[in-house]
Amino acid sequence: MANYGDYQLRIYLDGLSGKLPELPVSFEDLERGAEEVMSAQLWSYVAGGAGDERTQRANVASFDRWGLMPRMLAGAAQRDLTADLLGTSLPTPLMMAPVGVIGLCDAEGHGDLATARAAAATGVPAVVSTLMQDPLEDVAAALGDTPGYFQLYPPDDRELTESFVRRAEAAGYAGIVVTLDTLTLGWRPRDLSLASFPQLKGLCLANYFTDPVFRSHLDASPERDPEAATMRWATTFGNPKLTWDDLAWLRSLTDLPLLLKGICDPEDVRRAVDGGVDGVYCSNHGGRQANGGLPALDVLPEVVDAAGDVPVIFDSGVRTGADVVKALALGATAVGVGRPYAYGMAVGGAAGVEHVLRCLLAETDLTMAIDGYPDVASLTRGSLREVR
Ligand SMILES: Cc1cc2nc3c(=O)[nH]c(=O)nc-3n(C[C@H](O)[C@H](O)[C@H](O)COP(=O)(O)O)c2cc1C
Ligand SMILES: O=C(O)C(=O)c1ccccc1
Repeated sequence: MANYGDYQLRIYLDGLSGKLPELPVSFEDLERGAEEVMSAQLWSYVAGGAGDERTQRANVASFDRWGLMPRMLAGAAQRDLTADLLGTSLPTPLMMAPVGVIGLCDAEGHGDLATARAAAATGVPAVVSTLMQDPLEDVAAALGDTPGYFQLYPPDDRELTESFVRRAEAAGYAGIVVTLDTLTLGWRPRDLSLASFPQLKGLCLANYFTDPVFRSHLDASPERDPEAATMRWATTFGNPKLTWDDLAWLRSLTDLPLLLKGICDPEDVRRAVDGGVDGVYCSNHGGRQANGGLPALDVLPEVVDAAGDVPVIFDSGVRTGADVVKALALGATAVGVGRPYAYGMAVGGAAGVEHVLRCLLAETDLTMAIDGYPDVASLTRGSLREVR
């Protein structure tokens, strides 16, 4: 069994020969380091959120309202962090959430491949975005034995949606995650102030530009006329007319596990489960879509209750290993991070992502060791108290 906490010892032992960590250890240092190296436009896009970013801040702050009850002498000398997600055994419950511009966060512009390499090195699965700099087939190949899940933005074109699903199946992804909270783009003042939106510059559109169905709608190939191809993307990306009536069709597209991302309302969980989904992904998109909403962590218990036996992935606001532990105690089967690994990519490419994941896992493991929780199952709502 891997001891994720050993990353701590490695850092201290390196210190004995005068070697300090080359990459930031705390989230604050990581964020600062990323801002220094990213362009103003990319920083605004990744760090920013919707409106005055209240929901984004509330996502992070909501973790402060819960405290873990420490249990002494509980026999947690060895921790088992394994988690089961839809029949796949994961080494830990940590996941990388889909980040549509991760391709650009890496200095060479191949951050999707670098993410897959970090996943392969750590065993931490990646949910990979529809918006990639490299095609989904190449990214799948770089994942090695680590499972990848394909995040689907269903375009306003059923044939193209089906083509994406077929390609994801053929490439070997372990499931399809359909994101529902971005059928319309949110109001993002930071990006608006810079009048900058990466995809409109033709970036991160590799999955569209390589798709036979997408290409068949173009007068000229994306290689010959990238602007026209980009404008075609802009007209098919949004899909605000999608409703629950379309779930049966989405379900019929694949035998792979199907998950819906952006679910916060327990009523929606019931619709999803009735519609035959295999998993629910509770998230408010890191506060990037609708401002003024509830912190995602606050709705997690209701989502978990409504989901019953159906697994719940959670993200939005996770910054530390202690946050991972709290989300697990509130019932998440797996816990995703978004911005933290995007910043890791900016400061150190694949090695930077690996470092961020190893720090998160070490802190998760050590928190469980110190507070007496030997495995994920031992973390329950009863492990938490509300901070007064
Ligand atoms: C720069 C950026 C791009 C994102 N792109 C996508 C995407 O393409 N698809 C998607 O489902 N979610 C996307 N998300 C949302 C993340 O999957 C995740 O829900 C969110 O980042 C979690 O919040 P956190 O950043 O506080 O960890 C994106 C998030 C960021 C920060
Ligand atoms: O920026 C995002 O969060 C995102 O997921 C996205 C991707 C493409 C178009 C609009 C939003």
